Amino acid sequence: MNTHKTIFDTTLRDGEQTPGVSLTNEQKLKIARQLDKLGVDVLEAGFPVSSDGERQNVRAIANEGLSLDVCGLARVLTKDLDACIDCNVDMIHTFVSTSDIQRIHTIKKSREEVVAMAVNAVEYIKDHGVKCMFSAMDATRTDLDYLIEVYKAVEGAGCDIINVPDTVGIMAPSSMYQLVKNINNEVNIPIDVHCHNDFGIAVANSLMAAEAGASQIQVTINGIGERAGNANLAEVVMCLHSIYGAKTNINTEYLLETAKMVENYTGIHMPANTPIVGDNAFAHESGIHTHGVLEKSDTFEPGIMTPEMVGHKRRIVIGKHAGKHAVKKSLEDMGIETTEEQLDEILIRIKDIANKGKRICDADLHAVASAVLGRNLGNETIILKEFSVMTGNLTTPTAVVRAKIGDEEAVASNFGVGPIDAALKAVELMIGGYTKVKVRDFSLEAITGGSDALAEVTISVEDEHGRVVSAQSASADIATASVDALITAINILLEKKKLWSME
Ligand SMILES: CC(=O)SCCNC(=O)CCNC(=O)[C@H](O)C(C)(C)COP(=O)(O)OP(=O)(O)OC[C@H]1O[C@@H](n2cnc3c(N)ncnc32)[C@H](O)[C@@H]1OP(=O)(O)O
Ligand SMILES: CC(C)C(=O)C(=O)O
Ligand SMILES: [Mg+2]
Repeated sequence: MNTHKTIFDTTLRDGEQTPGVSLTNEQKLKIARQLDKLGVDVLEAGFPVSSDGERQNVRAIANEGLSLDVCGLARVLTKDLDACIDCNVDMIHTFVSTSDIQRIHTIKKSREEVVAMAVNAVEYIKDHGVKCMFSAMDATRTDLDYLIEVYKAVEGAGCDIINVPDTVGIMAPSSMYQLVKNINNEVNIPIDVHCHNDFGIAVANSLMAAEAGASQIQVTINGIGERAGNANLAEVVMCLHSIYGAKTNINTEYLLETAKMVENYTGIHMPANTPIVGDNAFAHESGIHTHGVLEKSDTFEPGIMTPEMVGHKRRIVIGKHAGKHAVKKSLEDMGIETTEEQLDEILIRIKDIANKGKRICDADLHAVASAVLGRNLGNETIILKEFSVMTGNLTTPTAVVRAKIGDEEAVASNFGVGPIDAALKAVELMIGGYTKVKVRDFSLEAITGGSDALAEVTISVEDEHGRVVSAQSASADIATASVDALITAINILLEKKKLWSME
C-alpha cells in the first residue's frame, strides 16, 4: 500500500460521544489547534443542531483559520444541514441509517424514502457550495445491493466522498476488505471508513479498508468514542507509516503530546500498555530485554517505530525482572560506581523489595546502593525545614514551605486547586531560582484502610532537558508524603545534574 491516505479526525464529535465526556468550548478549541498542528486533514468539530453550545463550538472552530478542513455532522434533515451551514464549515457529513434493523426500528422509513432523503440532503449541501460526505449508517449490516444503490444515488447527486461506517463494530477484517473492494468497483468517488472498536479490531478493519482502496480513514485520539470507541489515530497512522510504507500528513512527533492533552481534558485514562503513546510503550524492565536495548534498541523494539518518531521517550525501569546490566547503567547515571560483588548484592536487595510487591523508583535504588556501599552517596541539597497547608470550603488552598538549599535559607508560598497542588507548587516556586523542574507524574495510593490510612505517593520530576527521576514516600498525611517525595526526587535529580555537568 505505497500510497497517501488522508486522516479524518472525529475526536470532537464521535470521541465526545464517549459516555460521560463533555468538553468545554475552550478545550475543544485547544484540541482543534493541536490537531491542526498534528497535521490532520479534516476535523469533525461537532453536531451543530444538537445544542446552542455545540453550534457555538463548531462555529468558533470553523472561524479559527486552521489549515485543516472543518466538518459538521448532520442528519438528512434540513434543520441539521442549516445548522452546519450557519457554522460556516468547510464540509458537511450527512448520514442516514441504511440497514434494515436501524431503518425499521429507528427512522421508520422505507428503503425508497431513505434514498430520497439522502439524495435531497446531498443536493441541498452542494447547492450551498459546501463539500459533502455521505454516510450510510450501519453500512456493514446493510444488504449489499441496496447499499450500493444508495451510494450510487448520492454520487449522482454530487456527493464528494462516501463513508462506510462499521457502526456497531461487527466486521471481520477480511470482510471489511471485501466490502470496500466491492463498493470501490461500483462507485467512482473517494471512500472513507469509520470503524468502531466493539471487538477490539477497529484499527485492523480500518487498515483492511485502506488496503482495499479507501483513501480516507476516520479516527479519534486515544480511540475514544461511542461504547468501546473508534479506531485510534496514533495506531492507524503508525501502522500506515511503519508497517505499510504508506504516507499521511500527520506530524507523528506530536502524537504523544496530543494523546496527553485529550486524556487530560476527557478524563479517559490510557492504560500504561497502550500502543505508541502509553507510558510503557517504550519501557523495558526485564533483564534480557534491557541488556539488549542498552546495546542496541532495535533488539527488543520494532525499530521501524522509535520513541523519537512519536514524541515519546525510552525508559529503563528497575524492578523484580531487572538484570545487572540495567542496574549498573542506572547507578552509573547517578554517578555511582560499584564492584561486581556490590552490584550483585544491590540486585538481590532490589529484587527482595520488588518481591514484596513494591514499585522500585530511583530513590529506592539510591538508598539501596548507599546501604550496600556503606556510605551516604551524595548530599541532600534541599533540606526541608517546615511546611504548612491551609485548606477549607471557603479558603483557597495555600501552602508555605521553608527549606535549606545549600547554605541558604529559602521560603515560598503558593496556592492551588487543592492542598497537594498548593504544596507542590510552593516547593516548585521555592527552588525555581535554583533549578527548573516540573512534576511529570503523580500517583497517590492508600496502602492501608480507614481514614488514618497510610498514603503512598510516587512522583517523577523532569528537568529542562527532559531527564526524569522518580521517588516515593509514605505517610498518614498525604501532603507530607507528597512534599517529601518531591524533595527526594529533586535532590536525586540535582545530584545527577552535577554529574551531567561534569561530562
Ligand atoms: C452513529 C452516530 O454516532 S450518529 C450521531 C449520534 N450523536 C448524537 O446523537 C449526539 C447528539 N444528539 C442529540 O443531541 C439529539 O439526539 C438530537 C438533537 C440530534 C435529536 O434529539 P431529539 O429530537 O430529542 O431526538 P432523539 O435523540 O430522542 O431521537 C433521534 C431522532 O432522530 C431521528 N434520526 C436519527 N437519525 C436520523 C437521520 N440520519 N436522519 C433523520 N432522522 C434521524 C430518529 O428517527 C429520531 O426521530 P423522532 O424524534 O422523529 O423519532
Ligand atoms: C455518524 C456515523 C458515521 C457514525 O458515527 C457511525 O455510524 O458510527
Ligand atoms: Mg460512530
